[in-house]
Amino acid sequence: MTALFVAGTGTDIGKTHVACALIRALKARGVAVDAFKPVVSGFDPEAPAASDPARLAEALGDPAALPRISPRRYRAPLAPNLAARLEGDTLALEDLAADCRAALAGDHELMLVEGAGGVMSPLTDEATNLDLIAALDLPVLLIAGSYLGTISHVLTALVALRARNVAIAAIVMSESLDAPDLFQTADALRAFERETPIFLAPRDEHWDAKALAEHLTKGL
Ligand SMILES: Nc1ncnc2c1ncn2[C@@H]1O[C@H](COP(=O)(O)OP(=O)(O)OP(=O)(O)O)[C@@H](O)[C@H]1O
Ligand SMILES: C[C@H](N)[C@H](N)CCCCCC(=O)O
Ligand SMILES: [Mg+2]
Repeated sequence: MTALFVAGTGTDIGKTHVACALIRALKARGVAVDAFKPVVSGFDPEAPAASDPARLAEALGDPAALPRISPRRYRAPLAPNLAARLEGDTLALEDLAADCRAALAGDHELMLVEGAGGVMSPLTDEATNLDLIAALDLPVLLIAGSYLGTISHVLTALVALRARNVAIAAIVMSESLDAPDLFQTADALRAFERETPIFLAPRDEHWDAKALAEHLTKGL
């Protein structure tokens, strides 16, 4: 496996949080890892440090990589197609896919491609994250929260991904604020999803993703 698409069951769910922890764990194992987020919205050019590309660049140990990680950056905290339109741009799936393919052709052992929002969130006026995942034919690392309601969101995302024959490498349940017990919620999900390993990321900005990295790099 040389690339993973980091998809979420929704927005603000933990995709970047988990991706950064995974990057740190992969680097600790000596894996040449890289990251790419084809389009970012809610990006404040006056305060870029909190943005997804800046956090990914920081985790990579290459703060200057921000523009390479996310070449398409828009201010409005909206779906990318809407945020782009406010700045006079029209996003096209083939352009986003071409940007991803160029990044995937780079020199790394594992590339993490982060989507925007959730699996079925729009990226363009006609295409969702799922359409990009299918176009790139990448396996997915599915990130979920642990809030009440997450089980339906995870199972629904799995149905959508499997309907397009997308491989799911692992699920990570990232602990949400004000949520029921993480372990109880994960066990309740496991009763319905027995195929895919489910990793837990307790509420900790310094979460050690060692076990996830080991799972994902088997055979690398
Ligand atoms: N397990 C966790 N422990 C600590 N903080 C977390 C955890 N999961 C998520 N967060 C925090 O929740 C917020 C949202 O997470 P994150 O930015 O990773 O979401 P996202 O899915 O990448 O959102 P977007 O759709 O905008 O890309 C961030 O401040 C992040 O640090
Ligand atoms: C701004 C936010 N943080 C994300 N980058 C974009 C989320 C788009 C969600 C669209 C939707 O599914 O309703
Ligand atoms: Mg993110």
